[in-house]
Amino acid sequence: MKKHIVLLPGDGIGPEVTKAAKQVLEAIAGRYQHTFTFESHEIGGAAIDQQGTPLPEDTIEACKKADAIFLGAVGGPKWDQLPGHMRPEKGLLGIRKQLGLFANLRPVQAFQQLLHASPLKPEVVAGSDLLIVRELTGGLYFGEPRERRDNGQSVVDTLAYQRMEIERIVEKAFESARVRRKHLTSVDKANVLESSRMWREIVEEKKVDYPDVEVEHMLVDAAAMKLVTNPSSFDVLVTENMFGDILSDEASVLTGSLGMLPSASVREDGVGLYEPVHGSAPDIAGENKANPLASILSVAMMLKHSFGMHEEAETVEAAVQQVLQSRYHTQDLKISNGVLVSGSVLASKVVDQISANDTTEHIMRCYV
Ligand SMILES: NC(=O)C1=CN([C@@H]2O[C@H](COP(=O)(O)OP(=O)(O)OC[C@H]3O[C@@H](n4cnc5c(N)ncnc54)[C@H](O)[C@@H]3O)[C@@H](O)[C@H]2O)C=CC1
Ligand SMILES: CC(C)CC(=O)C(=O)O
Ligand SMILES: [Mg+2]
Repeated sequence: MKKHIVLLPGDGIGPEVTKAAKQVLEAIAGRYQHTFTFESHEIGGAAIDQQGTPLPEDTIEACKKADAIFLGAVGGPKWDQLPGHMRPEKGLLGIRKQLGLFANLRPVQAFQQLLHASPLKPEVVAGSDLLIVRELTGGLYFGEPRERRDNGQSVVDTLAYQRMEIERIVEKAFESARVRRKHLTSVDKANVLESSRMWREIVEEKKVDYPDVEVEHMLVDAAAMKLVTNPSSFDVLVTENMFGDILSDEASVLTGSLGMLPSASVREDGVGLYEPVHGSAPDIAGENKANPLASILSVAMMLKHSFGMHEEAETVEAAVQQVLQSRYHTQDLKISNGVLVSGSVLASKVVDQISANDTTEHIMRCYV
């Protein structure tokens, strides 16, 4: 199969983890005789520095033509003093909006090999396997007006949703629950926010179409608590943009590190932008310390969701498991008797594993 992939490395550790993602895609192409072509474009701070805008036209055009997009991360202290509309994060929000990527799928799985890497008790973490379905192109991050007023004495942000925006993300979550453990938790703040009350109404309306899925509503503050006390009680969570952003970083604690969480930002037709959940990590950027596994697992999501390559995706996931089994890890993961390696070495271990399996299978085929 031929696929064209646009890479948006971005800022901070973005280029390091994007390199790892590309190496894994190349290893998969080699093993399965696919042809993956790549094209890199600027976004975020790197684009501001080179082209004076966080989201240049050539980046948007290339993304529109791609079969899939991979994004590293954007932002960093270098650009913190810029006005809101010029910040690197606007590039990421802008590309999600321009491409209509309204659903952000964030699976959170506690790997058996990392149960002791979490600061939580292993018995709490064990068995955690949940999916956060986050609305991605509406809500507080996009609402207008947003501005300082009264000579800086007051300020406004807006949380606004169209009915259709809530309906489509809720449907996506029901569909996801249907192919998982058939349990959906809708997370809101309906005791305070009108937008949450409408959200709840829509979930109630939609559940009639999914009688096989059990639905519960939970206030976001209680959900935040339950995520770290009883995570295995969750299957699929669906929530608005900002709540999903915050809850997913919190949920990463279950996996041992924010550097373990992948994500897919998709729309109805399968086009997707794949991105680790973490940011540009300026505190470790350029030191080859970044954990590449969130990005590598995002590649697995790309193979599955955008290309329908299920076996290839499983090969990537199995390679990650095998590398963790061998106790290789980056500095963010606390593993006793582990083998501490750099980000690039960890990525090469995954690539070796994908290629080694290739050799083994090839040898077996020759004997057959
Ligand atoms: N998707 C994106 O591009 C995102 C961008 N950001 C931006 O990133 C910048 C930094 O934000 P922070 O709040 O520091 O969040 P962050 O996610 O970049 O980092 C939080 C902490 O997690 C660690 N960490 C993150 N990814 C890691 C990895 N792969 N391996 C090892 N450790 C990792 C960092 O070292 C840091 O201690 C800001 O400009 C922010 O706006 C933040 C979140 C998402
Ligand atoms: C620009 C931010 C909304 C990025 C972020 O924190 C995220 O998508 O998780
Ligand atoms: Mg975030």
